Amino acid sequence: MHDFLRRLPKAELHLHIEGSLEPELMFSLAERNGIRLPYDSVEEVRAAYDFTDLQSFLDLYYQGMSVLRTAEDFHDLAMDYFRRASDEGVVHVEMHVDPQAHLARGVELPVVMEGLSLARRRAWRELGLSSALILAFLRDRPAEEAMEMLERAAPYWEMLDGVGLDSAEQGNPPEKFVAVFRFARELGIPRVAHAGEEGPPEYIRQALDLLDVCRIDHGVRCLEDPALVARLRDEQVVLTVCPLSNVRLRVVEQMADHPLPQLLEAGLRLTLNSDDPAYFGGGMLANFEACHDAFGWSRETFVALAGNALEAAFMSDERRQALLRQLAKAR
Ligand code: HPA
Ligand SMILES: [Zn+2]
Repeated sequence: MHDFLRRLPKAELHLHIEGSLEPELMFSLAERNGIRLPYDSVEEVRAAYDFTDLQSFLDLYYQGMSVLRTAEDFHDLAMDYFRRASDEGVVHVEMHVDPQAHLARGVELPVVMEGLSLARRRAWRELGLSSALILAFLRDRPAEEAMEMLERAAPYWEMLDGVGLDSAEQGNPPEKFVAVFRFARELGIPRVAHAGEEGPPEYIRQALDLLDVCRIDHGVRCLEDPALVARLRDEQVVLTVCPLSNVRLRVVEQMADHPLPQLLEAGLRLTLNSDDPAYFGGGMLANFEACHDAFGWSRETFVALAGNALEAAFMSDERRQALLRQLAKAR
């Protein structure tokens, strides 16, 4: 099964590129940039990744990204991830990036974009790995700041595959961001949003009704609202589920308690993703394997999930068809 899951052509629709920063690279970038980390070793960093909830993770996530200063740093961050992902049989990566978190530290948007663009081109050329870019708004910061950031991103609108909404969910409902999502829609940029990870089902409804998103990131709490589940099924809304993330952020106690089997049983259109692989104990392959170990899913189930991701991905139809053919052979 391990070899089968590795070979399966996997598209990752929910990844925060800053959350792919492994402690080893964190140390080498800190050294390159003359930044002092509050840790003495890679082991100490990993030991600190003992989270109680989303906020306890976000505190370390924002601290970790402080080592990213130059375009070269962002290039190295993304390339490091693309290489690991490619080794795991990932053929397409859609990455969220958090520019507001970088602007707040004095790292300007062109630095971030130049580094990521270079890495994306190189990954396509050297690894045959395609990618998409999702500009994320930090929901725990003012909506006006999100709007300002999207305006400042004007030179890059063309290269955006989507906008997203992430960071601390509780108390920061989608309705807070109606104006900036309307603006993105006017610009013709597709929209996704984190909803129903720690927040209530109502946030999932708001994301659909007020932000007009085409996918819900996480969405696992929809199960508390049967009418919402029926709607997600009827409209075949894609959920980007991140099982190991949910365990590490204590959305669920352990893999055996994860609601994935119920979500699947309800007929929802699911995909499997890693979220922040450097912080949550593994990438795409580890997430697929954790599902196999916990739920004993068949090959057919994994093929169906991988197919959902290819169908929902921001990629050209030509590439999609080629990857779907490759997937059909994996059966
Ligand atoms: O898992 C997450 N949830 C919300 N915001 C985030 N930003 C990075 N990772 C996450
Ligand atoms: Zn996420």
